[in-house]
Amino acid sequence: MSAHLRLPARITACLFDLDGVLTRTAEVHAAAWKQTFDAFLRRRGAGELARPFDADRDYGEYVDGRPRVDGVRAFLDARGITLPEGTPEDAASAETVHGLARRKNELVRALIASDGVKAYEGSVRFLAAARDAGLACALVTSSENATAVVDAAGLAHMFAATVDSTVAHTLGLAGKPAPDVFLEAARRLGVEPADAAVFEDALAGVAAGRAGAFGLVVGVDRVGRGAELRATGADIVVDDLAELLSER
Ligand SMILES: O=P(O)(O)OC[C@H]1O[C@@H](O)[C@H](O)[C@@H](O)[C@@H]1O
Repeated sequence: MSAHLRLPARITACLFDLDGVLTRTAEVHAAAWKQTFDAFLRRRGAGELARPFDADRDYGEYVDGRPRVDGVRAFLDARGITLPEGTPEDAASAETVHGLARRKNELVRALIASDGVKAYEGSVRFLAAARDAGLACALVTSSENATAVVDAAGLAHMFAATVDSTVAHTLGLAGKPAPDVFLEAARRLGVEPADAAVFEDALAGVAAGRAGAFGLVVGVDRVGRGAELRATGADIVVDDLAELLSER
């Protein structure tokens, strides 16, 4: 029995975010951000100054979906903290934007190495059905660890194009919530944005899909953020991509 895709007829391409949409790695990122920011905040003071990073609200609002250093800046800004930028060569112990970003990345890599990566079964089925139906599929992620994550999840062969943070840096593309990375993926697939569907669990990613005028923006709600995903511009919200499949 093949699966039928419940998508508008004009959609010929699917642009997938990675962490939280295809793989169970949003929670890995959230845990690494929390460990990094909480240690940093404790070093700076007590009381309100050291209020811990909220792995649900702060993660969703400031860091989820954005390139790593953009996430550091957005969260610090929300707490009224300014740090020197530093450089990408900074040590993980440096009290700079890049130092915090490096610390967080070391934690993410350690967690991925120790725990591995699991894909969402419904997402894997949807991806396979989309490819079987002849839709072009691309991976569009703010992560620099995307190659390692899709390899570990066994999904690397599924995509006709990949636009990750490394590609974005090379091309000088703005990160999500700007639409640039999704537009580049559509260009690489040879489709118009109006003919492509964006699949995103992050508010910044949904905003990027809306800003790019894509044909469909699907919010993927893993943590009870459906109303916010809708308010940010998702056309529809699903708990799992398998909801967009019907057997025939
Ligand atoms: O630190 P990385 O692997 O380059 O990823 C950057 C960001 O990538 C996004 O996909 C995640 O939602 C964020 O949590 C993460 O911080």
